[in-house]
Amino acid sequence: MASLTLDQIRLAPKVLLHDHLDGGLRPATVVELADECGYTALPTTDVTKLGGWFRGGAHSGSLVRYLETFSHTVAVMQTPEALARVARECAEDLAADGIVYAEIRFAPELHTENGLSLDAIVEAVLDGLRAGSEGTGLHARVLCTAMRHQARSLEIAELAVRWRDQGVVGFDIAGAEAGNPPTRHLDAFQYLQRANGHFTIHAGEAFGLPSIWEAVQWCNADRLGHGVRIVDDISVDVEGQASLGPLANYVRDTRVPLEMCPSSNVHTGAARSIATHPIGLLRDLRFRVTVNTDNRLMSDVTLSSEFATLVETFGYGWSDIRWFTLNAMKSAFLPFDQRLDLIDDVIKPGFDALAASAPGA
Ligand SMILES: O=c1[nH]cnc2c1ncn2[C@@H]1O[C@H](CO)[C@@H](O)[C@H]1O
Ligand SMILES: [Zn+2]
Repeated sequence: MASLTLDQIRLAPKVLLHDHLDGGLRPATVVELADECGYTALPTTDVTKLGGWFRGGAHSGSLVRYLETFSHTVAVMQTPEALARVARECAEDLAADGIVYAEIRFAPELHTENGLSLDAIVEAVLDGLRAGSEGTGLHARVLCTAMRHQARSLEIAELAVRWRDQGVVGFDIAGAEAGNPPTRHLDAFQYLQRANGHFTIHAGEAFGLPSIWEAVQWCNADRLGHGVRIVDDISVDVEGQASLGPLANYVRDTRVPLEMCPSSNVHTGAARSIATHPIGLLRDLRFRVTVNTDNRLMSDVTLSSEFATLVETFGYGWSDIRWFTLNAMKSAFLPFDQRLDLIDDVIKPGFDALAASAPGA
């Protein structure tokens, strides 16, 4: 049977849990915003070349180098107008890609260079997402990220709770993983648990099992950002029989969602290639795997292109994409009744119609 095309995949009602606002700008917007705010340090103001520059810098095989490219996007996101524009365009782009539910994350503490308050920053982003989603099928929510090498996580967790009824559904920590274990931010995670909040932790991307273990067993993360290194606790014998260590069993048994971002992992060196990416094994072993973009600008992906890459590499069909999508919707930080409504009213009927009209694998 012919495999699914990018255009077909774009029509599917998809769910995105892991996407950085400052990693998803349109190259033309970076150039225009830089011009407006007088930022002169862009490597080039040629839009095509700039897109290429972000990709080149990002595909370095090192998370630290990958993260360096964010200094330019963050530099042009320092006013309410710029934040709202980037958020509006983000929502427009995700809606055009057929996404029906998205959690967009960003680190408010990175947008205070001109003296904006954390609350003003969140407000601008929520306004922009609302404007961009209007009239589309997209439901967009926000995760507030704290930078793991900084010391503002408790403050950012409090910010997330303050805005939770207005579009912020959770909290995250991101940034360079090595040397900044999740337990550095235990006070923030414990505060969130007392406040009945949700959070995910970037763990097991550039660093191994200890980071995942801390995130799950010390911090009680609801989900794991990436989590790819969980494969270090799985061995596969010559017959292809997998055996799981205690942490891998725990993560699978308790259905801890893994926010996997295959292309990003190849670009940061967390995986050697898509073909050898642990997502294939983890999907076969029925971990709660979800598929995500991470940074659409730096990795030059959309959620649809990411699925198309997986279709091409692993031979996936509609039933697999539907499975990943249901995993993601079940794992969202949206209230249960709203998740159920999207599953029953949008996702399942959408996939049923596609499978009937455009059968594939
Ligand atoms: O894959 C990743 N791993 C860790 N940190 C990341 C990744 N992608 C982006 N950020 C970091 O998260 C911040 C807020 O969005 C970005 O500025 C970037 O530094
Ligand atoms: Zn990320």
